[in-house]
Amino acid sequence: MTLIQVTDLRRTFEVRRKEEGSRRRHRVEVEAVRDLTFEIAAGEMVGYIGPNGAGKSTTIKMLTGILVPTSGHIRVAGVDPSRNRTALARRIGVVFGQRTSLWWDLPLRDSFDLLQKIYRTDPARHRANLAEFLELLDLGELLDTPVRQLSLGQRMRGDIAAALLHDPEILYLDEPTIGLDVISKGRLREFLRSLNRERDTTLMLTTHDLQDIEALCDRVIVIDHGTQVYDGTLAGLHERGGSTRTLVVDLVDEVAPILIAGAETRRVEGPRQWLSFPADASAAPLVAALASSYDVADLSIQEPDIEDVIRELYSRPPAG
Ligand SMILES: Nc1ncnc2c1ncn2[C@@H]1O[C@H](COP(=O)(O)OP(=O)(O)OP(=O)(O)O)[C@@H](O)[C@H]1O
Repeated sequence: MTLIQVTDLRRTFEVRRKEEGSRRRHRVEVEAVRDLTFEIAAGEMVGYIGPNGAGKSTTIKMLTGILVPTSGHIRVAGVDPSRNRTALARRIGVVFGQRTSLWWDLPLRDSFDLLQKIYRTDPARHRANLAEFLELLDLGELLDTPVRQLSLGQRMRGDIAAALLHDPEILYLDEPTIGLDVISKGRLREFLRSLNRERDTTLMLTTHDLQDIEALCDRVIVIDHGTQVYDGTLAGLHERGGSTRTLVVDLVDEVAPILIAGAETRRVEGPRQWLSFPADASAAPLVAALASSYDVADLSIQEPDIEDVIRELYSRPPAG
């Protein structure tokens, strides 16, 4: 069942820019989103990625009804978001990593109570959801803490619970793991996976962290300069872009550039060497081959970042 349907979506902004060599300003039209068409089915987990300024936030704002499209059509859960924002609000949850929707000076508990009143969630349903999310997100001990005293990770967990208390079918997440440590990121991803599995909640997620996508999304939509440039699996994106991961190897001694099958030595600095290998290949056989032929003191893997993957996508002719 299609839950989100976007057809020929376009949004422009008028901005005033300085003319070159003069102090005068003139109006120019920025096309933040153009000719965007996609569908998302109920229960999907979709990564919506692209470089800074690509049009991701503008799309999410139109999907949630905050912004009105310049042209094109949107249907979310059968509703036109900008015309029927209140009806839609009950069916979606939104989390912005950089902002909180909780009341800053109030204890977490009061924010949750207020949300029950705002959304008019059935009290029994609210209590059951709250008990479940407090447990799963480990928030029980923090209920009486004012939001401003929470750590970033705690606040994010609070925001996610807040976005879910009214049982939305769709959850939009904008950079949910930004600034979190590795353990908090892992826990959050596990929670989102279980939410999707247990409640069939549809997730649409914007992120600069490819590991979020790897852990959560079967499908990625890439947008750049307002248009969609890719829609498919993450593996397919890596393949199309030819992106690589990097094995950073610290050897016990300085030696000539490492030679092993399946990787290419790109850089040597004293005992440290950088080897690149295809992003969709496993690092395990490389690590085993290295350990059997070299004295390795330490190693780590660097993931490609989204900007690199997208840059690669452009530098190659489209497949098929
Ligand atoms: N209210 C606005 N007024 C004028 N221009 C805007 C407005 N909102 C967005 N834009 C412009 O539209 C384009 C897309 O911006 P948008 O915020 O949607 O990108 P984004 O992909 O979310 O970027 P980021 O990853 O940096 O958050 C940019 O050129 C931006 O400057």
